[in-house]
Amino acid sequence: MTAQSRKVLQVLKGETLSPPPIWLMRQAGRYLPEYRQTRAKAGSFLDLCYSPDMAVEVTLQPIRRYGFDAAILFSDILVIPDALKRNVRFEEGHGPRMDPIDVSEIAKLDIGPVSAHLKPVIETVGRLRRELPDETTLLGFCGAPWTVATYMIAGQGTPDQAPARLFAYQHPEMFDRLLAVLAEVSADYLVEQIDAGADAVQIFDSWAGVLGEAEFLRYAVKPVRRMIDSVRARRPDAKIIAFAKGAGILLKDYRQKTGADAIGLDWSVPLAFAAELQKDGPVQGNLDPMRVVAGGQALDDGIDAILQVLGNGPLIFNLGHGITPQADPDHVSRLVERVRGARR
Ligand SMILES: Cc1c2[nH]c(c1CCC(=O)O)Cc1[nH]c(c(CCC(=O)O)c1C)Cc1[nH]c(c(CCC(=O)O)c1C)Cc1[nH]c(c(C)c1CCC(=O)O)C2
Repeated sequence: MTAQSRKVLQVLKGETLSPPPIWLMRQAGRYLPEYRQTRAKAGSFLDLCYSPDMAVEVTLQPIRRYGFDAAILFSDILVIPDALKRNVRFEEGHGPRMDPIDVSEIAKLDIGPVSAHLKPVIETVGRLRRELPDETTLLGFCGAPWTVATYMIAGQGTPDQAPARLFAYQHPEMFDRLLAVLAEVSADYLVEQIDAGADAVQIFDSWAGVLGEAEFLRYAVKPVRRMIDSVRARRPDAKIIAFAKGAGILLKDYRQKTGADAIGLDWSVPLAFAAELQKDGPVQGNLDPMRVVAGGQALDDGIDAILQVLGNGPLIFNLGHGITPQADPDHVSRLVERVRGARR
């Protein structure tokens, strides 16, 4: 048995599988009691990300419980600003915090120590590939430059990333420069993940949906294209999923413009439009995470609609965004069984 049998990878190469392979964004997380148990032992959230023993354990937990077709490295997109010395911390009940960057600091960002700082994460990737079942695809990931920059500018999460949007209008050249730095270190980081054993990688642009049309091209598409070109210049066979959450109709040419193999779709993407996008290449998504919280008919109906419209083309079944802490683990079992056709 070899990588041939890794279903998520097969779909990324353009194959249609029935039933489609399935994994869930944030599949390792607080909705699982075993995660909460490991998390309680870890100290800070970043300690968990940088401890290969614990990071391997929490990555494997959802694979053991549900047999998902892909495991996603347990880490966070904000390890990149942490490696750039932005003093990242995760405060209980507040989400992520870091020192907000001002325009004069951008030229001084030092990318020198980034790779050494992220060594433990790369070690986790290597150990995961050795410990996972052969048929499980291993996904690495990082944040897209725009999304990571929004947190670096505001120093925290905000409802609509107004601070980063304003910064981009006031200092467009310096903002381009920040995105270029992030694209460079993130592409290097993805290459290291691939070399350590990641079968494919996903680029999370979770805040793409707050950008206007021109800004989407300049701040979301262009830096992601640059990253993908940089990865492929070194690893021509790299398989890449790009997820621009909330981008709506701007997803129309997103796959071609970025060069990604597949695109992730959030739950607001209409299925008829998703089917159009799927004619061009594999898609991943797009069940509303709230359907998993609700369970029952709401869950079944959402699953069936996706399978009916997208099931005859290259599809990786997923949620439209991360699973939330209040999701019932039994609802996730129901979801996996239904997608696999064991529960009709
Ligand atoms: C924007 C973003 C972040 N992190 C991530 C994104 C992009 C995807 C998305 O939009 O959700 C990506 C991410 N974060 C995490 C993973 C792990 C892998 C997986 O998907 O299972 C992944 C892929 C773990 C995590 N990252 C975080 C947790 C929860 C913290 C904890 O367990 O204490 C987990 C499991 C913390 C985090 N990290 C981030 C925020 C805003 C928060 C706080 C919100 C929250 O608490 O859910 C930044």
